[in-house]
Amino acid sequence: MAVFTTVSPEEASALVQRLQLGTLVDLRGITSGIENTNYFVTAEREGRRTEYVLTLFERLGFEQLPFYLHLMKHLAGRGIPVPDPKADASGEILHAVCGKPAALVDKLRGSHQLAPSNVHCHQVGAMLARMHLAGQDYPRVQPNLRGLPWWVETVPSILPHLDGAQRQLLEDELAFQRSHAQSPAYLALPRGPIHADLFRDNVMFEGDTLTGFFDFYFAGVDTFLFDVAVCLNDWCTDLDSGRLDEGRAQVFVAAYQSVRPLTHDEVRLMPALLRAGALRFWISRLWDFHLPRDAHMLKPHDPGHFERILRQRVETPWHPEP
Ligand SMILES: Nc1ncnc2c1ncn2[C@@H]1O[C@H](COP(=O)(O)OP(=O)(O)OP(=O)(O)O)[C@@H](O)[C@H]1O
Ligand SMILES: N[C@@H](CCO)C(=O)O
Repeated sequence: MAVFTTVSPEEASALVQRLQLGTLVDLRGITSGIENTNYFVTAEREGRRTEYVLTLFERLGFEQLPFYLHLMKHLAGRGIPVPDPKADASGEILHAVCGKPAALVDKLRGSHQLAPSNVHCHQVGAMLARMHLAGQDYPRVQPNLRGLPWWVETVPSILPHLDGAQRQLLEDELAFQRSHAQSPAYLALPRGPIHADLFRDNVMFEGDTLTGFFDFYFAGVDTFLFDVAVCLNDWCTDLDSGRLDEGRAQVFVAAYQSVRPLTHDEVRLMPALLRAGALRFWISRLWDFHLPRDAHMLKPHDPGHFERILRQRVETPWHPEP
């Protein structure tokens, strides 16, 4: 489960009061998720109950968090359905709970769509593009902290845990991505703040209607195409084989392009970015699996899933139809 740090009702209550949200009526640990401690918090003010999500950041520090929290506020202010971080009387949205950095945000309505069809992929694609456009005037800058430099730093600690074929694939792909990252076409790709982890479990739907994106704590400034690729590798991928579902992928990209058309080079570089998106999550899953923080509390995601996806993307390059 993902409650690394136990928050007492007294501590939660003090935060709710400091943020002038009324009085605490319920506090429930959330057992899913693998990065942070999360609680559902219910507060009552003037007879009305409102639900929030309290997150205690277990890996990220006070230096990195303002980028994510202010990005959420920026996007929420521009009508993108993302949780709005709550401020105290001085306007501060980054708090401290149990000595850890913490945020309290709106709880989004709805639930995850874990078996998405075209209708869901269409909405995520269009909203992703709206989010990219809305983020373009966001003034803060922080790189994607799970980008190429992190892959280069992390791979040596993972290699001893792999068999020969896996080692070969990981080393070859890292070499390919390092060289690709130097190419003029890659360096000229459109960039801005991206979510970078927009999987099925980070999006909410009510019925078939998208109600929001959350979990911005891997966001960073990177290529928009990387965000599209991360989504295609999850929303439009057959979970058993790792194959891209071309029908859903076309729908996703067409919906994205109805809001923000891809450039010629974005279409051309799609295969390399799909590989980059698969590599990123293969590395992080291997890292969580072989070098866990606390083995008793975590159920790491299966790294083999992204190994399969990476092999598929190398063998079968995919470009969207014009
Ligand atoms: N703003 C929100 N609104 C509604 N539900 C939320 C919200 N934030 C988190 N949740 C719920 O909490 C669960 C765990 O949150 P999350 O996925 O962010 O975990 P995490 O450990 O922080 O990140 P990761 O997804 O990287 O493991 C989600 O699956 C969702 O059910
Ligand atoms: N979305 C990630 C986990 C959290 O970042 C994965 O599926 O590996």
